Amino acid sequence: MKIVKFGGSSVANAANILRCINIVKNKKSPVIVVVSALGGVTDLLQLAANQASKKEEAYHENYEVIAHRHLDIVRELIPVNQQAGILSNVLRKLNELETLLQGVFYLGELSLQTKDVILSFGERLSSFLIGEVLIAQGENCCSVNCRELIKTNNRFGKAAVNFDVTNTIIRQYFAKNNCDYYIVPGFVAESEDKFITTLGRGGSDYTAAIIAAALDLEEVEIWTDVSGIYTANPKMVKQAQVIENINFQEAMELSHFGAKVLYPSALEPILPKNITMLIKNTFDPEAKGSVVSNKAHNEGCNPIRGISNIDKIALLTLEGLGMVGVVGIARRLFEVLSHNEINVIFITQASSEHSICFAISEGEAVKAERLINEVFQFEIQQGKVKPIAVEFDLSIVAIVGDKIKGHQGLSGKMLSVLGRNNVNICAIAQGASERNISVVISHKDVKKALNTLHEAFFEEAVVQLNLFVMGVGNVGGKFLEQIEHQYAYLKNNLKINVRVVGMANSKKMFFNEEGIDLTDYKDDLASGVPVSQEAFLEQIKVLNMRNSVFVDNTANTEVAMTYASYLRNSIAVVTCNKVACSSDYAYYKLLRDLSRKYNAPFLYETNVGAGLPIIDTLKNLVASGDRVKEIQAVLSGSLNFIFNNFDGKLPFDQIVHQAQVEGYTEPNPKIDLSGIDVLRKLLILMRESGYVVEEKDIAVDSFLPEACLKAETVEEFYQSMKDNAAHFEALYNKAQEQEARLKFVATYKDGSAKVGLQFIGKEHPFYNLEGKDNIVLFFTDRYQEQPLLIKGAGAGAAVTASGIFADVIRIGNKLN
Ligand SMILES: NC(=O)C1=CN([C@@H]2O[C@H](COP(=O)(O)OP(=O)(O)OC[C@H]3O[C@@H](n4cnc5c(N)ncnc54)[C@H](OP(=O)(O)O)[C@@H]3O)[C@@H](O)[C@H]2O)C=CC1
Ligand SMILES: N[C@@H](CC=O)C(=O)O
Repeated sequence: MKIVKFGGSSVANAANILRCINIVKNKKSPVIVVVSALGGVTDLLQLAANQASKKEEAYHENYEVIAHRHLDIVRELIPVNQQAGILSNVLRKLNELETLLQGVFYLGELSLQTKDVILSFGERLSSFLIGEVLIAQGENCCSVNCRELIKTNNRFGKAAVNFDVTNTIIRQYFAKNNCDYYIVPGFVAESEDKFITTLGRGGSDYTAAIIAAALDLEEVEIWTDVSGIYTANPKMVKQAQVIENINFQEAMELSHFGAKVLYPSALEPILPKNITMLIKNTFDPEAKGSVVSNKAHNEGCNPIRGISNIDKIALLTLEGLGMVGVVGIARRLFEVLSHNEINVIFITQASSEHSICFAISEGEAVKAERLINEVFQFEIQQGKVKPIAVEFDLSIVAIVGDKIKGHQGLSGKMLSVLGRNNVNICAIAQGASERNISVVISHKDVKKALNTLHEAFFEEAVVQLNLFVMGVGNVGGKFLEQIEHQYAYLKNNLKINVRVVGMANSKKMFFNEEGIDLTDYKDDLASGVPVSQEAFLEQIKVLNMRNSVFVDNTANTEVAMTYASYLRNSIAVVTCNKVACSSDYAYYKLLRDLSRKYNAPFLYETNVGAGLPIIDTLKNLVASGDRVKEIQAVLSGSLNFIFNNFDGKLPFDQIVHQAQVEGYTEPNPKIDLSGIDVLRKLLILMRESGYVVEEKDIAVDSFLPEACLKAETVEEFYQSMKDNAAHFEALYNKAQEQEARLKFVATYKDGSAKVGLQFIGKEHPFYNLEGKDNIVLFFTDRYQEQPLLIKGAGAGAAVTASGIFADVIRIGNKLN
């Protein structure tokens, strides 16, 4: 004999019922089939009953929906010539239900006893219909009256089973009947004084388990709408996997914490009898499912079996100095909750005994608050205890596994991954069984927390970075191209999964939670919504994704001023925009402090020397205790390119234009030619060396004529260079006369910093600096005679993009 149970979604409509029948008929008979009410019907019954008790006429509408759903199934699944008798039977039951609801409406009263009768109609109707469909298909099928089978006390709403009586009845019933299929309504039972009772949440699973245990069956199959017990809620965590084998204790912990696939009560009867429970998917019968048994052992090296969550939680804290050392406070607190049937889900008490903190379902919080304040009225008046504090909008997230016990470092890992992702923890508890570690967090963080924890405990190999890219021009565009090209390599070799979730230019912004297709992002961006810095940040906060990284590829000041807000939200910032690090020292310092405080990386390697590893090298020098005493550098790729290519033949403005077209200049080339870009870079190098300096501390010796410096637009700037062609020619000629080359040099020594054009002779190491190269020499305590030298391409979209990419990978590696 086999026993299978189908949940509400499995029998929600005619098509689903046929699936279930198909599954049942593929099994060797006899088969006991326990069924829930049609999906959603129990909720509708409950709603209609509540409405009726409040004298709300709307209960009629819900009753009508219930009636039609059942009558439709008769019409769809029973041949027309057999419908009459079945329809009249269903109508009789429906009339009975309607009369009861009417009674509740007139009396304006709904006792638990009446509610049980009303709710029982769900399973009584569904089981009757499914039995009739099988009979209509010619099967030898018995409709079992569950009230005769399961006997309980009369604790309406969640009756306790009298197993001695029930087991005997069940054994006798199945011994004397001889059907191929037995259709049993789940959830419904009967008290010894013959009143209808119900078995509480998950009652149909419980019915199946009671029968299986009474008959000593080997296995109970629970058919539902998911393929088993998952490592996390698959609706929240895409990467969640089915746990193929799990033991009862772990399954119980997971189900306590919201894995709604099975209910702990259902495990009680089968646990002592070593009966296995198989969870299967009605909509994917071929999927293996999960086997829950006493025998299942976690053979793998991962001590965590699953992560689960309960939403709609309120956290209540009773606090006061008057609680310390006083016996009976906890008893009084939990007694009042228990007397009022308020279920406590989570408790923690600090060893100081100064406060007790516990979580209950949100819907019961206001009632609990009132009751507790009444119980402690005297202590509250005396100032010994504060009125109970209630926090709403919370969830519990728990990691579960048998091997948590005795495995050090798991809670540390759990808390640190949550902390790294800005998930604030309101309370922590580790069950005495040491099978779970649970935290209470804000509901808005649940999805992020589940994904972060799942990544940390189940996908350790691959870390996902969610990028939000501001600026997709010259450098930004190349950056996206490189990500697209390297995506597979990063995933396979560095175990970093880089997804661009949001992007913007100066006009539009576009987001896709699943990751933007980078082969085709331009059309997506064009279809986006108007951009604003606030809206971009807000959307990132709403998405609230783990490992979020904001990448600034603009040259914009407004964008640079948003970094603090990102860091405060634990969102990492990677930028090639030099404005932030070269603005007021206070802002530069604030960003670095925020980065430390919120554990959010702030990386800007490309601020100096594009893709060259200058800042990182400097950071390492300083961190290892070296001291930078002198800097000599050529830090402008565009100026180096311009002076290397300007030979007096082509006009100067045309060479500048060529540098711009090649992607070496700033969006506004005046920033390069006026020396501001180099000033910014020197300022950043000095700050990174540990000097507290401002822009005004660096002297700029500009080689531009006054008219060029006054130009306000890019066009005016080009025109002014054209008008002053002779000025630039003269500079070139002077260099020729001195057999020198023009180099725009940045220097710092003995507290003095300056940038300006120099005539560099053949003997100087800068003389042969080709193309768009940069060079930087650091003279330090350790590099006294021979400076530390870094040299290479210092401008260009591709090298800059690769520098940004390197910063992003640094973040991924740190997380790995
Ligand atoms: N080129 C190089 O070699 C190096 C460049 N850098 C830095 O790279 C940065 C980008 O340079 P580059 O790519 O050449 O510049 P581009 O002008 O080509 O691109 C800038 C991008 O930023 C967008 N943008 C501008 N303002 C805003 C805003 N307020 N909000 C949103 N997006 C905005 C632009 O949008 P739209 O197209 O709509 O205007 C464009 O997508 C600069 O800060 C530069 O200093 C750093 C090292 C080397
Ligand atoms: N415009 C810059 C590019 C890098 O910062 C330069 O010319 O060096």
